[in-house]
Amino acid sequence: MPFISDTASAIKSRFGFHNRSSSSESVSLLSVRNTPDLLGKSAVRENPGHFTASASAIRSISEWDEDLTESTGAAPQSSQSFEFHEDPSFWKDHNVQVIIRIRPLSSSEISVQGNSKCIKQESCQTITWTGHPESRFTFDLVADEHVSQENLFKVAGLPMVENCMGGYNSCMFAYGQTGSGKTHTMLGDIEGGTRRHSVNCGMTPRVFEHLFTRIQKEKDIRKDEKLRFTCKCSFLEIYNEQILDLLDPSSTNLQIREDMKKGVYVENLKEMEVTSARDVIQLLIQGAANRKVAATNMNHASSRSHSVFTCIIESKWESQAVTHHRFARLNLVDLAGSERQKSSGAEGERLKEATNINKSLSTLGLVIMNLVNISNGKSLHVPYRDSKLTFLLQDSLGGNAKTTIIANISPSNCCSLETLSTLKFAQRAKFIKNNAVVNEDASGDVVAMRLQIQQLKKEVSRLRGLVNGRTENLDNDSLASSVPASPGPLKWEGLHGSFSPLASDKRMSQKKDYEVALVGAFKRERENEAALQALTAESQAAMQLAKQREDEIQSLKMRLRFREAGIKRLEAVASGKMSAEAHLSQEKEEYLKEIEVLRAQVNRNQEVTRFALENLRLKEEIRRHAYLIFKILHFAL
Ligand SMILES: Nc1ncnc2c1ncn2[C@@H]1O[C@H](COP(=O)(O)OP(=O)(O)OP(=O)(O)O)[C@@H](O)[C@H]1O
Repeated sequence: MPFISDTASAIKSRFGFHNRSSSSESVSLLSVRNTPDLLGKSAVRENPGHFTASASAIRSISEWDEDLTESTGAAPQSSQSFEFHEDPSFWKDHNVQVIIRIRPLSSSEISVQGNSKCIKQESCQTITWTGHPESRFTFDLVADEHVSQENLFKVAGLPMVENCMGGYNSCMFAYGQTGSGKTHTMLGDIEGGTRRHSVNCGMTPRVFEHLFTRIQKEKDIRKDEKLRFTCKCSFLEIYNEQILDLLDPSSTNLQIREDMKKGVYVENLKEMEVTSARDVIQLLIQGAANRKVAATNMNHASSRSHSVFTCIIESKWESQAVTHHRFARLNLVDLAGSERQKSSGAEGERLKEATNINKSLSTLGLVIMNLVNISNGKSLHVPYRDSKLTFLLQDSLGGNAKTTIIANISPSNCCSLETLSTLKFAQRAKFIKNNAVVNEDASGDVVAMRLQIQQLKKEVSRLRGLVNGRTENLDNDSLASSVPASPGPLKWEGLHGSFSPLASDKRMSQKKDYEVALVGAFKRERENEAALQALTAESQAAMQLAKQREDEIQSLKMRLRFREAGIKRLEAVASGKMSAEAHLSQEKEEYLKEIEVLRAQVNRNQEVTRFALENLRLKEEIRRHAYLIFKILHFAL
């Protein structure tokens, strides 16, 4: 894939790295070992790290094991492996999934603490922290160090793509101490481009490869509905509490805004339309090269920022003269690693970064804690706005999204306390209650709905006529045209067929039997069809009403946030941090926005409810009339 190697070498040369190989064997080794550069971590390559040889980012597990034997002379600690596969019905009843991923011991951990571990896995869902006091944790899934990138994708990534295709906002974020494997999980080795090229290619590239395959399949199957898709991606980082566009390095301090339609979004963030996994990988490479990375005591190539890769997937299709519009926001988040400042030995700029990272992670912890308390019936304020990270991810935390949290841990005794703290965080996160709804809008085309209602009215009056005493004039054609979807070419000679008194009794009774069977079959088919139509209409109306309720909730939430922001401003005015004029002008702006939100809601509600209900009523009437007709026909025989 020339574009990838071009970009790769561009990034490498930007950071001044060149392969110094002479033999063909070392060529392949070095080119592999340069891979972490693409994660934007190459700037610290020359710094000594705890992971021997910078290639650790791209090693397969067997390579890790070989390395352990090399560096310690000991055989790698054998550990029992547990099955790791998905529960296909999981997302039907859940909106939050928490997975623990244990990475292999690193050679530096082995050199400090040997093979001793602070955790013991008990099953594919339980893990015990073996410190004092021993604590047992249960999660949706625990992935041990043998779980490959491919396997993790199949279990966590595939269903997420399906959720997006179904119109659910979805979010996956990797949490864990610095060096625990978050970037490896979310991004991994992307030089190969897609999983076909590298076993260590991470979640994000695999997700997009699958997404575009699914989109193509869906388009092929639903050609008649003129199904179209658009996917737009953006890539940002939150560094020292400032939002920077990774696809536009000249951007500074971008602001988060809220909107009734878009939800929470970042103003002026570059959005790129993508049509293939290759496009996405190119953006990932471009963005990862701009990410802030530095050497710390814990990780020689530590991400110093939170990164959020977002894709808005929109689809449109037509069915029964109504245009349907579905969308889903997919957020893939690689958090900066939490670290204990004592063990990180950070100073200066690194210390400032660490303080900001820890502050936003502790706000994340507090948001989760309050959400858990709320789900236990307590009434609490959720401090989403206290950090850029939680403000941006508020839909994924307690809002309209299906969220997967991958908590990465190191098994080594050296990281015992950090591992315990991650396990505790993950356990709390399990109690978050999200309210994910399908983002679909079929009511936008009011004209088409009106047309459909007119047609339905005609149908109703024709059926009314048939029921009110005109059944004796029924002929094949009128039956075929009046009952929706009658099997046209089938000739039926039931009611008015000529029966010769001279025909044999046997033939007469046979014919009669066929007629009865045929009418019975007709009747059953029509009944099923009518029942199906009524159910479809009911579910459409229910979906519309649910969407309406969801919109109302969103607008209430937004108004609540406007109020919270107002209170904060008033506090700032009271403490002299803000002038009364500035407060009033912002207040006016927020009121105008609120009026806009309310106006949109009022307009939408009235029309949608009226049309949805009328549609439902008419369809029900058709069903009743169709049923009556067949009852009459049945008795006529
Ligand atoms: N499951 C795994 N298998 C093999 N190697 C791994 C695994 N997880 C992590 N590693 C390796 O461990 C090192 C640290 O991982 P990574 O950079 O992903 O950590 P991180 O959590 O993103 O750290 P930070 O928060 O400091 O950025 C990398 O060299 C990575 O390749």
